[in-house]
Amino acid sequence: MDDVTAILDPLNDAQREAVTAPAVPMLVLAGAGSGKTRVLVHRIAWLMQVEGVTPFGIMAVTFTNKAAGEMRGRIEQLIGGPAGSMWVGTFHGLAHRLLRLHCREAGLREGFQILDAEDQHRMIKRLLRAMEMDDGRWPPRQIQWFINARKDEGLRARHVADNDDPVQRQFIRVYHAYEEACERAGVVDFAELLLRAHELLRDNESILRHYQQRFRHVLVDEFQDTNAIQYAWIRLIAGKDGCPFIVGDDDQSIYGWRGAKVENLQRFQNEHPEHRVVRLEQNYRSTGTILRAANALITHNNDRLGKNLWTDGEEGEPVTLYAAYNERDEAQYVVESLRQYLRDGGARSDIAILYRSNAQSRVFEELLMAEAIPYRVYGGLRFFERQEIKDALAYLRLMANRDDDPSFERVVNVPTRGVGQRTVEQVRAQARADGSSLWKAAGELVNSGRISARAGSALTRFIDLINRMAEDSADLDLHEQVDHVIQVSGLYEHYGKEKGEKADARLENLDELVSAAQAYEPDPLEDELPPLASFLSHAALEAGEGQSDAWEECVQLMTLHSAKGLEFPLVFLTGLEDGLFPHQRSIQDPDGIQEERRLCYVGMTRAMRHLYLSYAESRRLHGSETYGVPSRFLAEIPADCLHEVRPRVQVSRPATLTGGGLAQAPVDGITLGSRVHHAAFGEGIVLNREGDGPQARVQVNFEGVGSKWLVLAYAKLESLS
Ligand SMILES: Nc1ncnc2c1ncn2[C@@H]1O[C@H](COP(=O)(O)OP(=O)(O)OP(=O)(O)O)[C@@H](O)[C@H]1O
Ligand SMILES: [Mg+2]
Repeated sequence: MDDVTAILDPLNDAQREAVTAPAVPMLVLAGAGSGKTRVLVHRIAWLMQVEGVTPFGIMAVTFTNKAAGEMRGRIEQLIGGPAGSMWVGTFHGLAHRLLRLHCREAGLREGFQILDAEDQHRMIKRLLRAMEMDDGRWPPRQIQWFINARKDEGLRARHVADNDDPVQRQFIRVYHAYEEACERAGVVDFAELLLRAHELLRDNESILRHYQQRFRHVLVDEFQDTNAIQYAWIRLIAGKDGCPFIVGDDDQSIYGWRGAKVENLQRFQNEHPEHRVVRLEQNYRSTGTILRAANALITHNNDRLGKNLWTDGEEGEPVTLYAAYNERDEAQYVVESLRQYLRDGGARSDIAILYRSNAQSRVFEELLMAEAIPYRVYGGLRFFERQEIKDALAYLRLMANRDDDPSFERVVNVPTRGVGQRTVEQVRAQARADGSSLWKAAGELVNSGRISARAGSALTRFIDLINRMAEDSADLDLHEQVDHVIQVSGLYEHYGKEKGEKADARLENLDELVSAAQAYEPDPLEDELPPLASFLSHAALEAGEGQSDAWEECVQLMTLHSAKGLEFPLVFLTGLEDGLFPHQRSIQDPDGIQEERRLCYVGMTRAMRHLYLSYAESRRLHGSETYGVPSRFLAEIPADCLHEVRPRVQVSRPATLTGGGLAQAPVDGITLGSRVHHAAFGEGIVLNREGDGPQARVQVNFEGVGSKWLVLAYAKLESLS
């Protein structure tokens, strides 16, 4: 019974109860860090080793590909062998697999490609142009949001009730046109993956029966963030007598803005009257102080299912609160503190810097780069979403499926080859007239001789290029194929012509794409797909998650949303200012504030040993400067959990200093908080300024040598801000 010991020993009583439960619908409802994900993994091992379920009969759904990878790894460790044919993945990943396996029944062509958010946006813009709708009046983003939200609710254009609202009517009209365009191009957006997989199961009795019989065990992590279509999907696969094993935490529901329905937790209980609930109350992740701070914060929300979370771990140190002068000072403080942690022997991968919105990462990145501390931006700098990568992928996609209109549009004139806007417009018109793809329309136009000779030959060159590349690379290995396309398409040369660091980075990225292709191992369950098609799907599905190699040795930067489910010994939760966090959009709306508070709770509970909170009195973001008020959430954390660190030098806000030295300051660009360079001392931040004219003195905190007073006239400071 060794196996059983290995599975049950590392669990507490409540966890054991859940892991060994008989086959009834199960809900594990518990707070952060209480071992929900651990229970799910051990439950799978239990099913296999004790109940004799084969991996073939198990489906586990998690929130990110990274989490899915980790889960598979942990299961294999526990059972001491490969998890083989088990389906472990994200909703999107699993839906995609279903559609690949049954593309005919799903009404898709074999080589269908995935449309990411940016492609989708471009496509909607093009449709608006074709429909002669002004995109100032009909913002494409809003329409995109409308379409995705309907799909998340399970509604196609024809299902959306026509109503009297003229705006809605137009949106619905675009939705119709968009569906047709996707159909024609053989592309599927993210929301469509789920919707179509749901329809596939719903409308194909035999397929549904097959999967219901196969997956007697469906397990879902982070259930509080499922949306309507995901819920329906689970319900279908689990069937009437299935016993889904669901884990979640209502306090961590943070995707309401994307259609997630925390009510699904309640609904699950109502729809499975015979269900059992297990609550886990012991937190194993965080110190007593961190937990107390997070618990206090979340009690400010209403309508909670209610949980009591405790730890018998140590109290730990207080949560540090740093009031930064501005965003640079904040970043500097964070980097200094993490350097101290590293000097004390900590590992880089222990550290996470969390923020509310992606744009905040830049300042941290700059400082980390300057200090040569390796870091990774998770979910922000999406590798597969970068311009040059998407260009290369568009060539590859077009080679795999000539009807892929978004890819055609993207690269028909990149690099420039004399296919002007007018020509593209003619191709579009032809495609509209024939109801065909752009590729076919281009061929048609060239043959018909209805375009100018110059445009005709430019188009012909493009068509020949794609055909030739497809032919020449047909027998190459995947990475050689990718390399071939990057070179022959002219992309490499094209980006090489750009100047400076950016160009270098783009070329590096293109090289990296070749490496990614070389390292790519197709999912063993999808090996019937040609390697290129499989790689392209992988690229589209992974895009949201950034690069994962060399992950281990890096400081990790990510938004609060992507930190869900993860844990780190040292966490910096930054940018705690009203308007930034809670986000401006939510401030007027009580539900919005509650969701932001849950997000803050998620952030705080990522920390195992050390938690730093920070805000900046002034912040330059998106190109404008704002003066922030400390986030209201800070006041909700008991003072005795906090250790407040004031800025190193007390400074008043520049707004109050007009008339003093600062009024003239912009002349030399040296203002409080700005970043400067000194020939001998290196870079630093201006903390103070006295006087004006030749006598003006400034106090600068240099990264290397600390704080110094300098006479401006002699110091020859160079402003870097
Ligand atoms: N019984 C236990 N004994 C020791 N450590 C445990 C136990 N249960 C869980 N842990 C550890 O506690 C930490 C949190 O566990 P886990 O990530 O499974 O929690 P969770 O409830 O899924 O958290 P979240 O809500 O953030 O997703 C992990 O490091 C895990 O290994
Ligand atoms: Mg978890």
